[in-house]
Amino acid sequence: MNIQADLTPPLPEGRWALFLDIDGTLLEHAPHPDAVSVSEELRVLLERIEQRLDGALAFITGRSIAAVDHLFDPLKLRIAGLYGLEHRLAPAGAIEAADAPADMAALADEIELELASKAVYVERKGPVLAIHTRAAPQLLARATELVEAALARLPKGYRVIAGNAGVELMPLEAAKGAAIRRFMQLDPFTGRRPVFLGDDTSDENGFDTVNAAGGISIRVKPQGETAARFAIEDVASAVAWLETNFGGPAKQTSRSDLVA
Ligand SMILES: O=P(O)(O)OC[C@H]1O[C@H](O[C@H]2O[C@H](CO)[C@@H](O)[C@H](O)[C@H]2O)[C@H](O)[C@@H](O)[C@@H]1O
Repeated sequence: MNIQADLTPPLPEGRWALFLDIDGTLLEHAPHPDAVSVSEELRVLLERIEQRLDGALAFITGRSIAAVDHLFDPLKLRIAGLYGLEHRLAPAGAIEAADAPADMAALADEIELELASKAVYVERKGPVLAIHTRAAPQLLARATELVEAALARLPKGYRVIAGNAGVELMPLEAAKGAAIRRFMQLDPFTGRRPVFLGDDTSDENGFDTVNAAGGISIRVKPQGETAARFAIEDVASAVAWLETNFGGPAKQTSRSDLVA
């Protein structure tokens, strides 16, 4: 683990660009992807942060943009969805979807049939497939075997990434780091210092990107190796940290918010 818990990030004096993962970072994990909800407080906080940063705030998530809009309704932010396969570069802008390298619908049906368990949720996200085994952890190994075997039937460049209590199958170009780089080339992000909060394996290349850009990488609830330079112990502390540094009157970050 590469955590510099003794180094307090120099917030909030700089001109920051803020990138936020959603599940496990802003929202506690729930038994099912549709079982999460967004509080009015969180919505209002994000709105305020968006204004304070002159718009330099984006969600970087594995969920589809449609799913996130539904969840945060009526709030619409800049966003990279499906790990960067989709973008909305302005809050009221159109959604840009990358060409789908493969349609996983048939594969999803087969895997669902093979696992034959109502406790497993197969989330169909177009070119990305997530197998959720939170309610059936004994099936995670089998689900992983099945998606790994499926690689041979997919276009070159598909890969398997460990999810939180599950596993996901996605094309190589689905990468949070690339999504962050894309935003950083655009107004109002350009020239700012990136900060990225995430909690998962799929967030690691976002941390690498932000580190390379001289930014601040923060892993929520780290449980092992991470490229993130800082850590925050849980979702509630992450939201409180955002509130302190970006959401209200400027305050100094407390060292106790950051844990190794
Ligand atoms: O990149 P993120 O915003 O963190 O999204 C990652 C995945 O999050 C969702 O799944 C996870 O959260 C669910 C709700 O807590 C939980 O039930 C599931 O076990 C987690 O893996 C979402 O459903 C996926 O599509 C995202 O890729």
